[in-house]
Amino acid sequence: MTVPARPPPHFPPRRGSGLFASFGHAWAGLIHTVVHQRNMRVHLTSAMLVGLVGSGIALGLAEKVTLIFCVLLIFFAEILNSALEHLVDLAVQQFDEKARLTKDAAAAGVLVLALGTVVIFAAILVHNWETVRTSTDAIIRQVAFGIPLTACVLVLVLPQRRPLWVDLLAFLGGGVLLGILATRSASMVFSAMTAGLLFVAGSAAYTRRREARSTGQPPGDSPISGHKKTTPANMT
Ligand SMILES: Nc1ncnc2c1ncn2[C@@H]1O[C@H](COP(=O)(O)OP(=O)(O)OP(=O)(O)O)[C@@H](O)[C@H]1O
Repeated sequence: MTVPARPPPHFPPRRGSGLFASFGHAWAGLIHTVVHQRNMRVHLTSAMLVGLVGSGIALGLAEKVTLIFCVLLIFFAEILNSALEHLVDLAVQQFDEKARLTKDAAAAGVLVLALGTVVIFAAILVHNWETVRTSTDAIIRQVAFGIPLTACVLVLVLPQRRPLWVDLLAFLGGGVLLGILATRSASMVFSAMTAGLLFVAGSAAYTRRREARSTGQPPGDSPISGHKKTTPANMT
C-alpha cells in the first residue's frame, strides 16, 4: 500500500495588516534571528558588554551615539544576512557557486562591521583612558553586577534544552541586576539599551520554548523542522 504524500505545511496565518501587525512581524523577524542564528546571539551578548561599559563610564555624546549606532548596524547586517541566507536556501537546494558567493559576501559584510566596531570601541576606551583609570569604583560595580547580568542573557539565548525555572530565574535575576546598575548609571541611554537587550533575550527564550512545544523537536539552529539546512557537508 502506498502512503499518500503529506501536504506541505500551511503558511502561518497572517496576524492582520495594520501598523501594529507590521510591527509584530518585524519583531518576530528579530526574535527568529536571535533564536536561530548563533552569530546573532554572539552579537547580542557583545552588545550587553558594550552597554555595561557605556553605562559605567561617562562618555561624550558623540562617543555614545557612535557606539549605539555601531551596535544597531551590526544587528541590522546580521538580520539582513539571515534574510539573504533564507532567500538563497529557498531558491537553491544543492551546491551552487553563486549561492556560496552570495552567502559569503553577506557574511563578509557582517564581519567587516564587527571588526570596525571592535576598533572603534578600543579607540574610544583609549581616548577616555584617564576617565577609565579614575573610575575604579564604577568598574568594580559594573563587573560585579554586569558579568552575572550578561550570564543571565547568555542563559536565555542558549539553544540547549533547560527547565522553565532556569529561564524565569535568568530573566528575573537579570532584571534585578539591571535595576541595581541603573541606580548608579552614567548613561540612561545605555541602561535602556541593556534593558532592551534583556527583553529581547527573554522573548527569544519564550519563542524557543513555544517552537519546541509546537514542533515536538528539541531546540536548535535549524529554522524549519524537517528541513535539512544546506551546508557544504550535506550538499551533493
Ligand atoms: N547552496 C550553497 N551552495 C554553495 N555553498 C553554500 C550553499 N549554502 C551554504 N554554502 C556555504 O556554507 C556557508 C554557510 O552557510 P549556511 O547557510 O550554513 O549559513 P550559516 O552557517 O548560518 O552561516 P553564517 O555563519 O554566515 O551565518 C556559506 O557562507 C557558504 O560558503
